[in-house]
Amino acid sequence: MTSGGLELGARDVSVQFEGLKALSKVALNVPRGRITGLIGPNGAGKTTLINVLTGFQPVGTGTVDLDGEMLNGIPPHKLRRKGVARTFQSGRLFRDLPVVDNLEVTGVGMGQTRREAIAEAERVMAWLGISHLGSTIAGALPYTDERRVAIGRAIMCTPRYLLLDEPAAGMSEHESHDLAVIIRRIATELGVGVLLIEHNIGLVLELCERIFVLDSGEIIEVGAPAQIRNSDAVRHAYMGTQRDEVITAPAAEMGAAS
Ligand SMILES: Nc1ncnc2c1ncn2[C@@H]1O[C@H](COP(=O)(O)OP(=O)(O)OP(=O)(O)O)[C@@H](O)[C@H]1O
Repeated sequence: MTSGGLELGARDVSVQFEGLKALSKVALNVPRGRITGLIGPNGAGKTTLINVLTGFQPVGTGTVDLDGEMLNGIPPHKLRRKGVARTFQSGRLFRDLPVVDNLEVTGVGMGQTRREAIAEAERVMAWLGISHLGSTIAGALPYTDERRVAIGRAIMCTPRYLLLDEPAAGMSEHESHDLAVIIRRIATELGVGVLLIEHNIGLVLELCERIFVLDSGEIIEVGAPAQIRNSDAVRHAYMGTQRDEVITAPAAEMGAAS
């Protein structure tokens, strides 16, 4: 439950799409400076919940709170200015622009002058170790670099909260490890509250202090990694889905195959 403290939270949030209950009385909170996980099988409602928390999807019933302030009905760009940033499953970069301009545009959109935004973009790129990509046209970036730039854009002007929608999708184990280091630094060095949505359950178990599990629009489990790893309800939710390469791997990692 949300406590009105320094956290981003959903309280009793329900969303319906033409009769389909995508979210049903969902409660979730993301504390500042910590990494919280959100997992669940395909179609569980994870992206819908991120969309609700970032203003891209109107709340049906229930409330969304940011550090004690109710956010319902606030559009995405205003939420971004209030410190709620996100990445998308698709990078959504300006593909014809160099990387540095992609970051600069965000800074200007947040109210910085061009000069301030360029300086901030350079600072963020250096912090992430991607300064060498600054003049590369975004559309020419390899997939994993594109993901890093998307994170760079999201941490322009240091948000209070960052919601990452499947940031490790398509990454190798080595690349996922590098990503894990960055996500941890965002929480510990910048004090950002991170919500990590991932099908790579190993990454979520490694990084997150607390994990929420969604299934068919309902939170079926909340707990520390050890609790999630040993949860019959979670195992059942994953085993009940169709076999595919993403779901079977985490089920095995959770001990289902052992
Ligand atoms: N705009 C929409 N209109 C109608 N139905 C939608 C819409 N967006 C999502 N849904 C449905 O809502 C349910 C939840 O979808 P959502 O994308 O939030 O799940 P998810 O957990 O993010 O899935 P995945 O892991 O596959 O990305 C699904 O049944 C989906 O088909």
